[in-house]
Amino acid sequence: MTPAARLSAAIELLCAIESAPRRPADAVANAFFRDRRFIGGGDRRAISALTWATLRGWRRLNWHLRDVPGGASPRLLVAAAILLADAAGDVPQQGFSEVSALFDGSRFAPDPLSPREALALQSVARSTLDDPAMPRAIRFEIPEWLEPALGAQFGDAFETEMAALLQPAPLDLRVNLLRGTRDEAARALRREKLAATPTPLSPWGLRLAGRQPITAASAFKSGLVEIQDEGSQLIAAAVSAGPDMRVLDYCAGAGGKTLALAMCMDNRGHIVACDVSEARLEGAVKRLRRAGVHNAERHLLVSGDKWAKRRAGSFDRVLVDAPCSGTGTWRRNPDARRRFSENDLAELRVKQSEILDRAAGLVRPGGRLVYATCSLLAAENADQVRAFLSRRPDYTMGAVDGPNWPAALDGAGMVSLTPAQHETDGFFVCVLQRAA
Ligand SMILES: C[S@@+](CC[C@H](N)C(=O)[O-])C[C@H]1O[C@@H](n2cnc3c(N)ncnc32)[C@H](O)[C@@H]1O
Repeated sequence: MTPAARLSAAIELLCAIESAPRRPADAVANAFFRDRRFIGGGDRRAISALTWATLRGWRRLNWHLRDVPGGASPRLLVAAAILLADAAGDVPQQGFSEVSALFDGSRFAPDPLSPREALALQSVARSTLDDPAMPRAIRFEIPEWLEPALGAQFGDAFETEMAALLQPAPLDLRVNLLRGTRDEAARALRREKLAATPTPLSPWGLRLAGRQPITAASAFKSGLVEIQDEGSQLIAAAVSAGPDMRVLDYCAGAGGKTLALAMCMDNRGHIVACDVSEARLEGAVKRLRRAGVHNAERHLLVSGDKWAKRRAGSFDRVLVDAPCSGTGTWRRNPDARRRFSENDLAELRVKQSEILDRAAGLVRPGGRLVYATCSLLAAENADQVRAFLSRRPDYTMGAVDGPNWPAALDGAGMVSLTPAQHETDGFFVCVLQRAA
């Protein structure tokens, strides 16, 4: 595709994302590319990078274009994202004359800029994406209502933490030790010209430089590596699941952590992967097969189900990877910043405490309940844990440890991982120990 055709496709994709405001942008993008199989891998990555740069700078780009009558259109926003591209990002920055030349109206190119659009972009081209006159919530792309809570929580570290959350995330892989070692996986990737380096904290992690086509690699197809952020790998390590244990992954989704737990258990013992979403649990089937996991069964949780009652107090480890705001993954899902409301947070908090209470009954005396989120918000993390401990005197806070937990990380109580401090997505994890 020509650069103009890529630009045109990015504008089209942004329009599709905007017309489905409740749908995650990556789901819209997957459908968009599925319908356009003629778009090759390199073009697809360039189109996605441009669209994601626009989503990542959304509030700032709109701030720069605030005087455009009727508000900034997707084509202006995408053009502004190129003009103001960050040198460290994956979109090459271009000047006004280069960008306006792409809008030439030829076949597959966007229509020419109107005089008004050209004027707006010319003034943007003289700026930088961040501007000292921007209000803090715009500068850091966070909802206004959430800024006070985040400000109070992070204090002096607020700007560093929020700035790190604006950067594109690396692509991390977890090596599946059921299929081979980390060295073998790195070598297999290198043979396919994919450069990966060990992650600093997870013993199974490999980090890919830039955007590389991992799902086409044979190391991925054969189940030797799985895509998983290093922080998410550490949540699985915090469960300290061992061979021959009975382990429950209570909010298993499509099995990201189930796979890592099965590996920690050397494919022995028994894991039950539960969820309330049939579609998500179904998504685990292919992944479990690819990874060679055969100690896991899936169970769909439905209301009135006697399943949990029959298994009360029977699991050595129960992981609650709770449904949450996903604020810790805003590097990957910048569109989620706009969708997240106060009402969503209130509903999530109720759901999290209900899930914790249900899951707590499934842990055997002396066993462990591990509570985790990919949220940065105390309301979903420390506050939930404290409230739980006050409801359940048979539980105490344990240390986050285990054979795969990195010695470099203090696991003394509640552990928070952040992009600024750990170069992972934002995660929270806490071990709750049930009295014997
Ligand atoms: C953070 S996601 C889990 C991600 C998954 N553990 C992984 O590593 O890929 C949270 C999951 O909780 C599930 N969930 C929501 N409400 C639930 C409930 N009441 N009981 C169990 N799971 C629930 C959601 O369907 C979602 O799949």
